[in-house]
Amino acid sequence: MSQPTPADLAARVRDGDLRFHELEDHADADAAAAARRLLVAEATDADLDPLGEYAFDAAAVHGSNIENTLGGVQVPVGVAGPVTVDGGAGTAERYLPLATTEGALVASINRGCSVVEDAGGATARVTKSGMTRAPVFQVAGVAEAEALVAWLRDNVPALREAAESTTSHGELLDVTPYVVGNNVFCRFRYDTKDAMGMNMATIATREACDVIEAETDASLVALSGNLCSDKKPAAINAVEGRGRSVVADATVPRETVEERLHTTPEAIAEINTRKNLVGSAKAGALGFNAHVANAVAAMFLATGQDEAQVVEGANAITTAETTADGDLYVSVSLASLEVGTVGGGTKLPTQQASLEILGVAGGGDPAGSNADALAESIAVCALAGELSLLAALGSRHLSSAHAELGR
Ligand SMILES: CC(C)(COP(=O)([O-])OP(=O)([O-])OC[C@H]1O[C@@H](n2cnc3c(N)ncnc32)[C@H](O)[C@@H]1OP(=O)([O-])[O-])[C@@H](O)C(=O)NCCC(=O)NCCSC(=O)C[C@@](C)(O)CC(=O)[O-]
Ligand SMILES: NC(=O)C1=CN([C@@H]2O[C@H](COP(=O)(O)OP(=O)(O)OC[C@H]3O[C@@H](n4cnc5c(N)ncnc54)[C@H](OP(=O)(O)O)[C@@H]3O)[C@@H](O)[C@H]2O)C=CC1
Repeated sequence: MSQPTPADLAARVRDGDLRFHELEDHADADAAAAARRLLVAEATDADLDPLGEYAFDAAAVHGSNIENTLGGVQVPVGVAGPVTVDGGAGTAERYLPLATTEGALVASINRGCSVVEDAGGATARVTKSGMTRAPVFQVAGVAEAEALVAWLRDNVPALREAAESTTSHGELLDVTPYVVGNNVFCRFRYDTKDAMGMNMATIATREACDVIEAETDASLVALSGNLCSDKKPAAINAVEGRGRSVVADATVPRETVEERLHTTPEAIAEINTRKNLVGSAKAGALGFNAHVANAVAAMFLATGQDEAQVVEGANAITTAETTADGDLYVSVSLASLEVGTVGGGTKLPTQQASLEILGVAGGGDPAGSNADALAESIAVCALAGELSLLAALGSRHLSSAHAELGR
């Protein structure tokens, strides 16, 4: 049987014969997307032809990455580096792929990378790892809440057995209860290996919740109770971590700071204190940094991460100080970087290509090492960005750089 054309499909939607979101059941995915573009263009007068230029397989993304596919958005990708990352997941010279439309950003991170490279590279380590999901249960009152907390303490093996029955990779690390009146939040934390793990943790926690409801008087109100805390600014992630907590640092010789960054270690340290620490404190910020979100967002987009989790990824503190030898020590600590090299958007071809640039596509050996290496690369990218922007503020080049490269 011949495939219906996009025009046929669009006509059948107009006639009420087909539903807009079920076109893939009646035609191939590219034709379905083209039919939607016709219908939306008709309704809005927008020119949707550019959305029809995409490099992924529409059938592969339908139902696992997107619904009501219209097409694709293109974001330019640049590259910074190479920069040597001495990481817990291995030492390598890495090029950093960055998807952005902010002029001067790649130039800045590239400058930071070249300065860090001149200084011998950066060190990075994942210091804590675990994806969380925190369902909220209702109990009768405080006495029952305390009983549930005690039950949880004694029954982690049963919860682990239930949760891990849903995954061959995920491991339940711990369950931390928080009581608020007659609400008990159980923060489940998993080692999700190379997956960012939010689907994995959610599916596993659902299974564990059945055990809690069967064995106690608690009643599940919501599988996510917001103490997880996913895609919202939250102090719990800054303190306890979520995904990977990762730290990167470098020591840059004074001459390099002066010659390549046109400023001094003292000026960078002072700007960091007054801007990133004092300014952020006064602003009531969670992130005590200059623009870690820039590095995180650009690498997230390039490598197929969940872009909404830039919220947690920007939860970072930058430090800068002059060493006893008069050089510059600079560090960035990202408390909650949620990344994966399998699952989600990582399987799309352009995103795969970026993961391949970094040498971390797919599952690692051992499992989890590729996601660790990705986290360490993003942390070094953020370090390079912080160093370059702090320097630009020190040399008073921020506005001229953006006037030249950013408009
Ligand atoms: C623009 C620079 C780098 C010039 O900096 P420069 O030192 O005058 O440049 P240069 O021509 O001497 O080159 C130095 C190095 O920079 C790199 N570089 C230089 N140009 C390019 C380029 N076109 N493409 C790629 N790489 C470039 C490259 O590594 C080069 O080394 P080389 O390879 O020549 O040996 C500098 O002025 C700079 O970094 N400015 C800061 C810009 C910045 O960081 N913007 C971040 C975004 S701002 C924002 O979004 C957040 C904000 C600011 O609101 C947050 C806050 O409140 O703080
Ligand atoms: N459900 C939710 O509430 C939320 C979902 N998301 C979305 O979740 C998706 C990410 O979830 P995530 O669980 O990471 O991905 P997926 O749901 O895509 O699952 C990835 C699967 O890959 C398998 N796998 C194969 N090799 C490995 C390996 N080396 N390490 C780990 N797992 C491996 C695992 O299977 P197995 O488990 O069988 O071992 C794992 O469950 C994104 O699309 C994101 O946007 C985001 C926020 C909330």
